[in-house]
Order: sequence, then C-alpha cells, then structure tokens
Amino acid sequence: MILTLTLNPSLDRTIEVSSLDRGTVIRAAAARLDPGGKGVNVSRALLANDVASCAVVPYGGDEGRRLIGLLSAEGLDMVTVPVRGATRSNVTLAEPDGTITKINEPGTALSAAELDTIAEAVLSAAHSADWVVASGSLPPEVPPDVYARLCERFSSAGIHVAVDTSGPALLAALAAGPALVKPNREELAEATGMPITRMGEAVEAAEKLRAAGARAVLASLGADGAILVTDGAVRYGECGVDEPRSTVGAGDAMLAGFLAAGASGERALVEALAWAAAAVGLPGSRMPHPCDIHRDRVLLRPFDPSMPLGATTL
Ligand SMILES: Nc1ncnc2c1ncn2[C@@H]1O[C@H](COP(=O)(O)OP(=O)(O)O)[C@@H](O)[C@H]1O
Ligand SMILES: O=P(O)(O)OC[C@H]1O[C@](O)(COP(=O)(O)O)[C@@H](O)[C@@H]1O
Repeated sequence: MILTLTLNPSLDRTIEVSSLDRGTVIRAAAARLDPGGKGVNVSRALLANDVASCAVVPYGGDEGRRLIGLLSAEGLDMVTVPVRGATRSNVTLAEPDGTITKINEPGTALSAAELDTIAEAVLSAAHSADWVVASGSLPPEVPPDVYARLCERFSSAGIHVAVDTSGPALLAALAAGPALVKPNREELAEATGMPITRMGEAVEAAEKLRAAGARAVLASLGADGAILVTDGAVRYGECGVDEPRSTVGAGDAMLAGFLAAGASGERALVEALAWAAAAVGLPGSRMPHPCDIHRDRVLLRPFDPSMPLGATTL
C-alpha cells in the first residue's frame, strides 16, 4: 500500500482562455474543477490503476468540504483531518497553444496541534504501507523540516519515503535520507543553484541531491522526459504526446507510475513516463486510467550529456 500525505491540498480550477491579455476582461471558453494537491493526485492516479493507496488529507472551510466531496465521488481511500483554515484554490489559465499559467495560493497556516493530529493520522495509517509519499508545498508557518522528521521516523521503521517538494522543505528532507525525490527542472536548479540547460547538468544536479542524502532521484524535465539517477546508473527516457491538453498533475502521475511499478530500474521509469504522458493528454489534472496509458510510446535512450533541454515548462 502507498500512503500519501498532502499538507497543502487544493481545489484546482482550470480556465481555458483564447489569449491572456493583462488588464482586460477575458471571457473564458471553458472551465473545470478537479481535486488537487500533489499527494492527492498520486493517490488518485494509483486508484485509477487499481493500486492500493490511502491519502491523508487535511481540509477546512467550504472549499475543503468540496474537495473531500470530489475525492469521495472518485472513491478515494482517505484519512481526512478537519483543520481550522480554509483549503486553498489553485487556478490554471490554459491557452490554445498549450501555454499554461498557474496561480497557486499559499494555503492557510496549520497550528502545532493540527500538525500533531495529522502526523498521528499518518503514523497510524502507515502500519500497512510500503511507501509514504510526502508531497507538495507547505502551508505558511509549517516548519520546513516537517517532511524530514517523517522521513527519519519511517526510514527507521523500514518504510520507504518519497518526497516531492521544493525550497527549504526539499533541502531539509534530503538530509533525512529519503529513498526517492522527484524534482522537476526548476526544483533541481533551485535546490542546487545550478543552471539546468543541458542533460549533463540535470544529471550533475541529481547527483548533488544524492550526495545531499537522497538515495534515488527521478528528475522530470517537462517535454524532454525524465532521468532516473541511482547508485551507479543514469537512465533517461521520454514519451511523446499526440495532443497535449494539460501538464498540471503530470509530475504526480509520473511519481505514481514509478511507485506502482516497484520504484526501481527501467520498468519503473517506463511506467513513470507512460503515466506522465497520459496525464499530459488529459484535461485539467485528470489522472490517467489504464486505457489512457501507452507504454509502447516510451523511448529509453542512452543519456547524452550535451543534449540541450527545451524551454522550461510548468
Ligand atoms: N509537453 C509535454 N510532452 C510530453 N511529456 C510531458 C510534457 N510535459 C510534461 N511531460 C511529462 O510529464 C513529466 C512531468 O512533467 P514536469 O513538468 O517535468 O513535472 P511537474 O508536473 O512535476 O512540474 C515529464 O517528465 C514528462 O515525462
Ligand atoms: O503544493 P504546490 O507546489 O503548490 O502544488 C500544488 C499543485 O500541484 C498539483 O498537484 C499539480 O502538480 P504537478 O503538475 O507538479 O504534477 C496541483 O494539483 C496543485 O494545484
């Protein structure tokens, strides 16, 4: 079983606009609402593919109740923790050429007592977990070492921990020795202070994260695919998408596919790339079902350090 923790979940509103003209009234062509947050999406993708998962989800206010309603309607196995502050809403503005602009709210602070209750919920749900996934940004005032402390606790109990976050929370988590981290290109650059313009730099940055404590690094590189850097091996692959619809949630689908396939080696990388590409072909942050996933489209290639990486995509 894969347990996910999302300290800062969201309602994800995707609004399709014909163009983005600042300072004008923009009439949207369409809009959709999805449940969101990184760990929540990992659990949704696992559920869609019949892989056992449970999501720990703090929620508050009308938005929080709506979130839980949407997740219940999907049939997600959850441990919900009521908190005082309202759950945030994140907005994606999607243009016809595939450009997306994301506005992520900070979320509302969690008190020390609320954090303790959430930690207890994670600890009691983790008894049957093989993996704990700590994913997404931290709400305001949450100590940056919160994922690091979880990581220490679970690693000593023999439960693998995967971390997908950014900024100080990622740096603190590295020092606690997570089994896996899943940075995107921006997070790799931010965590290492390196510009990432070529594949060789992405691998070098991933090795720095390993030197800082992560055992394996699955670094997602937008349309350029992903690298898996582990002890003694660098693997690279990509997967084309016929008609990209939305990259929101692609990284979460990638992490879910990787864990579902056993979290190591080529097979897990193929699965990760196939699930991520499938998510890119779906609107909003819809998670792929088996019928959306095409493993035969994944190409694993020898890694070429001089390969230039395309423009950063969100
Ligand atoms: N435009 C795209 N075309 C094909 N695959 C994509 C595209 N954008 C993202 N992906 C796939 O989704 C994965 C995750 O996307 P990325 O933007 O790197 O991460 P995140 O969603 O976490 O920011 C990529 O590694 C890649 O496999
Ligand atoms: O916690 P953060 O970093 O603000 O990200 C939250 C957002 O990321 C998502 O989980 C999507 O993540 P990815 O595009 O990285 O897979 C959205 O559902 C959510 O709105």
